[in-house]
Amino acid sequence: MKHITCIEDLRQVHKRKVPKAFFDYADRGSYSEDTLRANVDDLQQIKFRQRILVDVSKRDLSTTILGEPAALPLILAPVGLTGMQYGDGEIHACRAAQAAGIPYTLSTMSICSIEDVAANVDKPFWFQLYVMKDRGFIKALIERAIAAKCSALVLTVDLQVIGQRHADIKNGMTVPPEWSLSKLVDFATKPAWVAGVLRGKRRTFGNLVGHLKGTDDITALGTWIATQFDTTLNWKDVEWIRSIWPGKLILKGILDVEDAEEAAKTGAQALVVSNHGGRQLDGAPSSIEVLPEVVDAVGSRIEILFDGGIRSGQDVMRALALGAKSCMIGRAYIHGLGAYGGPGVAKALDIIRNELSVTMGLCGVNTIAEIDDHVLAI
Ligand SMILES: Cc1cc2nc3c(=O)[nH]c(=O)nc-3n(C[C@H](O)[C@H](O)[C@H](O)COP(=O)(O)O)c2cc1C
Ligand SMILES: CCCCCCC(=O)C(=O)O
Repeated sequence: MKHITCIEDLRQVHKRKVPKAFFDYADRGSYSEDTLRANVDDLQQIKFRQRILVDVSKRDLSTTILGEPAALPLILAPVGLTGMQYGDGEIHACRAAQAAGIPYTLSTMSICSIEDVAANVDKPFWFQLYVMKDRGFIKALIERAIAAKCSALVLTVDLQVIGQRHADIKNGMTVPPEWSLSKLVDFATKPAWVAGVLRGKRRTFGNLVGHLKGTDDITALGTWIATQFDTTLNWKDVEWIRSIWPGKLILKGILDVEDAEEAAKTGAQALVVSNHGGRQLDGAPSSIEVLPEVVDAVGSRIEILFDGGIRSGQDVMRALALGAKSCMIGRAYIHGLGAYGGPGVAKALDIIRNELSVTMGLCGVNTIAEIDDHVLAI
């Protein structure tokens, strides 16, 4: 991997190695992809203030996330179907995160189940919850996360309905997957990927085994989600989840100050400023655009995490400078996983760690706690 120097390099290898339907599922966004592009572009437009002749020999990237020590201000975000990017992808990603000293979040829509991951990693991980119509199942899922000793519950609040991803429809991303000749040819040219996925523990949604409904007919992702996910979800349900989940609770998908105010009243320990990586409300502002106002409004009452568009350590520094306590990354690590499995995730984390360390040095700061808007040229 000597020739891999940035996340875009990992993305190019990911694109080459993984079937188009799964690469596009990871890489693309909803509708016109304006919000997806804005996430990346708005971050990149933020300029740093170069500072010179400061002793930066003792740079320390460690921090705390929800009160727990972390080696970096980073978290691996929940990503559905991770095990379709690379066989047992959830386990490989979780191990890489734990080796790097940061939290990993397992998606409800993962391929490996909560129990698969728990049995194959050393430390607790976070579990992300999607609320479906069958509340008995959701309660059981939360109980499984408790039994697996998950150390935080991330309740995603921005996907009651799914923003259409045109690429997924064109690629026949359905539940169960739709087969076509061109898909078979594409798979046939990726034998290493096929072998890896076949060696993996599962090829369906591991957490939903025994509960998959509405999959007798092939239905597009959006249609299937409409049959499963609960569109009635509201703040009262957050109270219900708070009452049955005894641990740390994080609300993911906040993009509005009024919603952030509500979130701060729920007893959740953190919220994630997020537009779901530009995969949901196309036309919504970029995450970085709304971060400062959310921090101003509720940052003293609830920990503010951030995601959307982070492709480098410079981007992490930008989000921290605007008030995020830590950042989640989605595609940046999924590109590493699709490219090289667990070592690819480790490589993505190395790249971001080194970029952040160098950026801190060139801005004249030694610790994460020192990063605020004085590092920006604004
Ligand atoms: C392929 C993919 C699948 C995702 N699946 C989930 C999911 O199951 N649950 C969730 O809360 N967020 C999901 N997300 C959103 C991420 O958790 C995160 O918010 C987003 O990726 C951040 O943007 P970034 O990819 O630009 O870093 C997914 C994102 C991607 C790219
Ligand atoms: C295949 C079902 C995907 C459910 C939603 C996962 C997600 O949050 C995303 O794709 O984004």
